Amino acid sequence: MIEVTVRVPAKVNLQLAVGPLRDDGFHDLVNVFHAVSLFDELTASEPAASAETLTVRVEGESAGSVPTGEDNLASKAARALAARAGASRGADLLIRKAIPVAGGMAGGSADAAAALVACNELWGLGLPLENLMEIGADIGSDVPFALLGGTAVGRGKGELLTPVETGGTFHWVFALADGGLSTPKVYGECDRLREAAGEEAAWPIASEPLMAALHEGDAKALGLALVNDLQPAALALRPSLGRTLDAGRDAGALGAIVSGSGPTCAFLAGSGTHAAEVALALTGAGVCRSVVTASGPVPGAVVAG
Ligand SMILES: C[C@](O)(CO)[C@H](O)COP(=O)(O)OP(=O)(O)OC[C@H]1O[C@@H](n2ccc(N)nc2=O)[C@H](O)[C@@H]1O
Ligand SMILES: Nc1ncnc2c1ncn2[C@@H]1O[C@H](COP(=O)(O)OP(=O)(O)OP(=O)(O)O)[C@@H](O)[C@H]1O
Repeated sequence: MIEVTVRVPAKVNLQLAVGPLRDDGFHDLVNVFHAVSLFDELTASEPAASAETLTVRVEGESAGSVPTGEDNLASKAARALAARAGASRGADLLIRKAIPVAGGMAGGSADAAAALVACNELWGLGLPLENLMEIGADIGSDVPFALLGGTAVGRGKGELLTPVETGGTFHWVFALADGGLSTPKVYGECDRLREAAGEEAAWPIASEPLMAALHEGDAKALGLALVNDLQPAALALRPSLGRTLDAGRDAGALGAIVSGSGPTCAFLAGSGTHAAEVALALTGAGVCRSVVTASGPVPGAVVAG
């Protein structure tokens, strides 16, 4: 095998219930992940330099804000995989980025998942998905889901996944913002806001109306059930997102929510045509950097060639 290309989706969180802060610095969650058709692509090739070197190149509009050294999550994942295989292996990784960087759509985690799948194949390791998910969980809480895809409930820090059957395809519009939001800062702001309000974090539980809407493929009910406990924190750190959410609601979206830690905003539509209409209205409102439409659920990281 000389090179392997993997396609990996972005995610949106349909329910993000943030529970108490744990001793390890993570929060216990109920995290309903949904993979959408906005993809990064990663190609892993046999290294042009020595057999043990790992290099990263990034292409795409926002490539400049992605690290290419050892901090790159794809590089971290490839090194963790090599360590697990007990071998010192190299690869040249080329990432074509379409998922917004630090956008709350798990772009870095997606690339880590793609690197695990690509290098597992390139190096002929043959590790099963469960092993890749275990390695991925140490790289980032969202990595196991990027491997699994579809729709799934994540518990623990988001890595303990149970797949959810959905009764149809959902149509989405995403408003991409200028600049990103730091995930640890948004969780920290969530804790700060709760403390200031004298609120104790409740143990997170999955929303029954949300689960019923997913099973039935009922977009209207799903729109009403979307919930993100990080949204007040993201809005406190980036107040302009309030206008973006309002513009989507005014455009007739069935639901409007900050995606994960933000600043991307996600809007649910009733059909592909409705999504195009909401996208057009959002673009006209001038409340974001750009607008993309996508649908979900889609599979997780898969070899594309
Ligand atoms: C916001 C979400 O994207 C929703 O899916 C995830 O919870 C974050 O996942 P991620 O970007 O893969 O985050 P990680 O790299 O695992 O963690 C980054 C930081 O976010 C905070 N963090 C993350 C996950 C979690 N369950 N509780 C947390 O408090 C911690 O401060 C952690 O140090
Ligand atoms: N391959 C990568 N792609 C994007 N960012 C990366 C990558 N590797 C490392 N990073 C770093 O990680 C930070 C967070 O990136 P990422 O795009 O994963 O955020 P996010 O989408 O908000 O994550 P999440 O939704 O999982 O909280 C970036 O600011 C960047 O410095």
